[in-house]
Amino acid sequence: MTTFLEPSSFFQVRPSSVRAFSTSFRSYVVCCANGNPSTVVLPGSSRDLESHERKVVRLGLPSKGRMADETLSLLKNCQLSVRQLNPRQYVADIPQLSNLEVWFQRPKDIVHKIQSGDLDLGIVGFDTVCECGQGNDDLIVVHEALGFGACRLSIAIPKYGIFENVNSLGELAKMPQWAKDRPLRIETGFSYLGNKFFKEKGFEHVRFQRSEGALEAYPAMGTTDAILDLVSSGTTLRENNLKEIEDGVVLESQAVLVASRRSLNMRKGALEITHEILERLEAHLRAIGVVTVVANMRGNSAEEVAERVLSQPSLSGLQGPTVSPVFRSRDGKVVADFFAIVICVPQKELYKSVQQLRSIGGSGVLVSDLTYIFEEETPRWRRLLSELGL
Ligand SMILES: Nc1ncnc2c1ncn2[C@@H]1O[C@H](COP(=O)(O)OP(=O)(O)OP(=O)(O)O)[C@@H](O)[C@H]1O
Ligand SMILES: O=P(O)(O)OC[C@H]1O[C@H](OP(=O)(O)OP(=O)(O)O)[C@H](O)[C@@H]1O
Ligand SMILES: [Mg+2]
Repeated sequence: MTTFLEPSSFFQVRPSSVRAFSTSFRSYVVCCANGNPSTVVLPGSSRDLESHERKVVRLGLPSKGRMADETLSLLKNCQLSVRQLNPRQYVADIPQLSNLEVWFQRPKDIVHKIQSGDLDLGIVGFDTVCECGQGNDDLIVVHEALGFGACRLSIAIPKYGIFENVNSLGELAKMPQWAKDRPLRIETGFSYLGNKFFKEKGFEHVRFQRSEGALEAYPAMGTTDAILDLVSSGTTLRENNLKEIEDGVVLESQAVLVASRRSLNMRKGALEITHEILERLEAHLRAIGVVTVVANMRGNSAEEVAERVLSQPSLSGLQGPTVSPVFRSRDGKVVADFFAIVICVPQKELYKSVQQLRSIGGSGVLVSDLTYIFEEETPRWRRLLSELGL
């Protein structure tokens, strides 16, 4: 008999050798109250009797919320599409990466589960890593700029009433209203970071009140003086008659790839998988906004053409131009009096680059989008190895 049970509902557990339908689930033979043996299937976790033996590497991705879709599309753009048969299924895989499971979780839970050893890697906002990680040394940010989810954790106060002329943190601190028995009340879901910030700033009379969502409504309700929340466009603050203040940004955030130091050091395959994910992420992110420009140019030698190209400030490319001879047949002879040059330029500088190419004799200019730029070695990989002491 096979049953799914909450961990609290079984008594005596003896791991059986059977591995259930996924490497993430294990079956156990349990002795029930009536003395009969029964098989139960439990997700593998740090509470799992065999968690240290877990062979498969686990990546946590946001199950819902504003980051979920962008995380999946980033991975897809890195040719790491997540295969999820049904949106309500919380375990999935990435066919390109064998030995990896994807677990969909809420962002906060991803950080908690990396710390507890239930996950090895995750993609979440930097704000969540800092708030839920609380400086835990086991958490390592492997890639700190995944290019989406940009926001800031910022203090905001009402535009009206006693705050009308208050526009900076210094002015907020100097307000005569705050006292030991009447502290500045700040509503936030980020009380760890808030406490740390205000302590560092030497703010004395402050009290954090914990709430999760729609905090912008609280000052008008009169239950708080200020809020500390994420801001990106500023629309929510504006619509609720609130304003940010000078020096009031606690943290700048965007999506990051985070890992457990312990997993990278101990779990077989975790470091290799992290390397591959990192390389693909970097190659894709580096290529965003960069285009390849190919042009033909008359010249006597590759060196002479290269010199002409390098004389122009917007044409140096990633590592200088590639110059190759274009062979043509003329009067029965093979000649190379034309050269093809290939450079990569930022999209924003494209038109300037084309003008500069023309000014030195370039013609037939072709422009195409770049998909990936793989460097010899990713700088973040070096940094990670050194952080791990490898
Ligand atoms: N306004 C915003 N603009 C850009 N990114 C944001 C914004 N608000 C939040 N984020 C980023 O998205 C992440 C997830 O936010 P989201 O609101 O989806 O989940 P959550 O509020 O942390 O989780 P839950 O709703 O499950 O409690 C945040 O941690 C932050 O990094
Ligand atoms: O500056 P803006 O672009 O207006 O964005 C800011 C809002 O976005 C986030 O909330 P979210 O939409 O995630 O809702 P939530 O409170 O349910 O998490 C954040 O908590 C702010 O309320
Ligand atoms: Mg939110």
